[in-house]
Amino acid sequence: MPTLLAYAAPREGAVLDRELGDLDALELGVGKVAAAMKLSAALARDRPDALVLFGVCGAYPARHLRRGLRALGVLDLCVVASEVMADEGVATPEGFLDLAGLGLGERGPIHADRELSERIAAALGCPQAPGATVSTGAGTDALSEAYAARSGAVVETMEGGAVATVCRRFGVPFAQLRVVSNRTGDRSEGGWDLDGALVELRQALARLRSEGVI
Ligand SMILES: O=C(O)c1cccc(C(=O)CC[C@H]2O[C@@H](n3cnc4c(=O)[nH]cnc43)[C@H](O)[C@@H]2O)c1
Repeated sequence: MPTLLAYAAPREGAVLDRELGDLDALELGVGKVAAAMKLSAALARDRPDALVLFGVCGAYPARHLRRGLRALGVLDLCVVASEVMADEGVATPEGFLDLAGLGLGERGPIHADRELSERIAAALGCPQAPGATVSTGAGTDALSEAYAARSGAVVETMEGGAVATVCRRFGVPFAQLRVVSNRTGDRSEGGWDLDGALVELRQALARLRSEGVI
């Protein structure tokens, strides 16, 4: 089976219109549980050569990033090179304890397939960036600052780490293409442009298709 495309929300999948030809994709649902369940069931049936997750994401603003990282702006494209589970753990008065630190599970980073990620980034001329996966999106400055600091991520999604984990378990090479739809932090400052991000996403997929990457 060739490369399988996947997305979380129906609006992301809607970019695959007729002009993109016979590209087919799997709708996973929003969030880690929905995405992991749907993808596990699909990979138990069919084993694609690779899986490319595409969609929109939030970008941590520059003021929240770890030193040395470059912030992305709204409508920027990126390939997410690795994922950290940024809010799985326990909040304590002394700070956040992640699952790995508690000896209860994995935090990441979970790395995407390097070769596939490089091919996508080269075809689109876009950067690769570290990602954080969360169940509660960072819609306040306090949460955005905390997630960015503890994860070292540049972008935030609600499915990436779950999809990367499932692909690793099934031995399926995984890459993730995202377009920034908003900055994280206080929502009035987020510059949300979901429609514009979906236009960029469609153009990127068309380019990957025309260059034979997907
Ligand atoms: O919040 C809204 O008003 C809203 C309206 C329509 C659609 C959406 C989404 O689809 C956002 C969630 C979706 O996209 C990814 N995403 C986008 N921005 C972020 C973010 O800042 N933090 C985490 N995830 C984000 C996410 O993977 C979801 O699948 C929102």
